[in-house]
Amino acid sequence: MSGEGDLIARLRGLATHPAARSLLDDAAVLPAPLGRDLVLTHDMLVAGVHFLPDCPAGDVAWKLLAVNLSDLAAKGATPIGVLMGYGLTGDTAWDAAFVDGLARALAHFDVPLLGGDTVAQPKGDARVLGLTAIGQALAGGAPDRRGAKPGDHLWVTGPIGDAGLGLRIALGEIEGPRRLLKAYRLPMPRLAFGRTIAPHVSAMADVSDGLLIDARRIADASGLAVTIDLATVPLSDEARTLGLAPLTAATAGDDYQLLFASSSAEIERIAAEQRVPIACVGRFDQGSGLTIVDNGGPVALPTSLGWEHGA
Ligand SMILES: Nc1ncnc2c1ncn2[C@@H]1O[C@H](COP(=O)(O)OP(=O)(O)OP(=O)(O)O)[C@@H](O)[C@H]1O
Ligand SMILES: Cc1ncc(C[n+]2csc(CCOP(=O)(O)O)c2C)c(N)n1
Ligand SMILES: [Mg+2]
Ligand SMILES: [Mg+2]
Ligand SMILES: [Mg+2]
Repeated sequence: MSGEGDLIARLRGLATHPAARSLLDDAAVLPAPLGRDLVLTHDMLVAGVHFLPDCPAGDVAWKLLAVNLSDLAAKGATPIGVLMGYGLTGDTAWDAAFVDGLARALAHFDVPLLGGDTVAQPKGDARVLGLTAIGQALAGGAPDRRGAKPGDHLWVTGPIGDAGLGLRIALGEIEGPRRLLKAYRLPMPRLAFGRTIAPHVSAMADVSDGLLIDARRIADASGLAVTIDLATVPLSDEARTLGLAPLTAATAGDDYQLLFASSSAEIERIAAEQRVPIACVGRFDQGSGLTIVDNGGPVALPTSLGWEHGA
């Protein structure tokens, strides 16, 4: 395998959905879901920014799909197809391993590859990948980041902070259990939980950049203030053993957990039924901005609330 044609030939083996037209046409053609909103999202991964250059290609493929499906999960949507943007660097073994990993990831989430684009990258450039995910919302529509109401609780699925530790393990900065490295490399989008709670939330987002920054985005979008108690941030046992500070966990990002505002009693019932760990980490009130406390006591805001590209 070397050039664009070879890569597309390999991808053709994955793109068996009729809408993909065997990757022989200019575009994919998909029947619109009857009476349901479409949910569309696009996230990119860049070597050295989102994953380390020594990350197995198959894991990068998983992450590319998973981070996009996580945005669909946050909208309570069911994936119906994806389009991929692929940068060729000339490393054909990497490309082959990526396609194998992508095949496994697509099969796992039962989502069809519908199309995409393949380009050569200039020699020496960091690898860049993109993926568009298309989903189908529930009949009641998709939750918005703008819908939180005063008095709503802020909930998050857990754990938070494992991926940040996984990155430090991948960088060789610390030693730790393989599960943490996997949390960083192989995030698991909470599709089933997102779908079930969507009718019971007033606002929802996934945690990609960090619990604090993503919570503040919900508050800003809703025109409200949010207060988060660091003592309630759900840390894994492994993270506690490694002495992870809640503030570090809440600003690390890469969690791909769901963060939502709700006043419904259904939330805890659904979480227990699906065995999804959730924690009530704060609440929304009239006003603006983010306040953090620790066991109710005041805490100064850190200079960075999470990941912001180019900041
Ligand atoms: N280059 C762009 N062109 C058009 N819209 C964009 C662009 N970049 C971001 N957006 C839009 O801005 C909004 C916020 O994007 P953002 O990437 O922060 O959300 P996200 O994908 O949930 O987070 P993350 O990228 O950290 O996973 C989304 O509506 C997104 O579609
Ligand atoms: C090698 C390496 N260094 C740092 C990080 C941390 N990081 C990068 S982008 C991002 C936010 C999510 O991305 P986006 O906002 O683009 O969706 C985070 C938390 C990483 N994952 N890998
Ligand atoms: Mg994005
Ligand atoms: Mg998101
Ligand atoms: Mg981001």
